[in-house]
Amino acid sequence: MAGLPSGGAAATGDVHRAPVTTGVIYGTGMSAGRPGPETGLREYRQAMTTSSIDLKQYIRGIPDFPKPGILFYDISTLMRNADAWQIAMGRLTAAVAPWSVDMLAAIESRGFLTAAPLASRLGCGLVMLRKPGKLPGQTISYDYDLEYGTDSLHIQADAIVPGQRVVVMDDLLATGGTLAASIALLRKVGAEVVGAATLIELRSLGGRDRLDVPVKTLVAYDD
Ligand SMILES: O=P(O)(O)OC[C@H]1O[C@H](OP(=O)(O)OP(=O)(O)O)[C@H](O)[C@@H]1O
Ligand SMILES: Nc1ncnc2[nH]cnc12
Repeated sequence: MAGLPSGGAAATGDVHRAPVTTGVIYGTGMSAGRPGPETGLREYRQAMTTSSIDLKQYIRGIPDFPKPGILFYDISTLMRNADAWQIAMGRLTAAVAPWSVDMLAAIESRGFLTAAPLASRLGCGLVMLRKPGKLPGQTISYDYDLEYGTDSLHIQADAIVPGQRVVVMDDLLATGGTLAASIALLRKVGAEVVGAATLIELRSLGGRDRLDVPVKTLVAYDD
């Protein structure tokens, strides 16, 4: 399928979507109701992606997880709300679409959640960047330093056709170490990395300064 404009989605995927019962968005900025006889699906999608709602209200901050002193930004609460998640994916699609992407690269594990719906909306391919021992067949790896110790990301050796335009995706940009390693790995297999995109950015950690590609994020926290 050809690339869809911002927020577009394959009709079959939406038509069979389970009805939303949480309804948090209604009365908080959404102007359209459920798709039905009086609101067409196209208008509904349009309203969802142009909505001015603040996605922060759906992201939960959990103190001291996974260790003391860390404020964990939990996207589970955003994903649980079908409308809020739809809006988030619509906005991310609009941000990434201008890069004319051949392939999205999804970072394990929460990056899978943002990249898969986007690849479907953009009509582009999807490849996984995984922790060691997860991908079958020949893989290429890249080792990188963590605060304590090292980690490694792998990609299937034949995942990228050299020169393909690739955008790397995750849920959150913190120090930028994971995205920097992902970009290095993608270049190792011949990708032209044209950008990186995440839902959340923790600005105070300066992660985007470590990256030598354009970065788009939807929601930023300064603390
Ligand atoms: O910018 P950085 O400092 O590198 O941090 C961001 C990374 O940390 C989190 O992943 P985590 O390692 O918690 O794995 P998960 O996605 O499997 O939960 C997050 O999903 C990013 O991948
Ligand atoms: N504060 C944070 N919340 C959620 N995921 C993270 N990954 C790295 N830092 C994080």
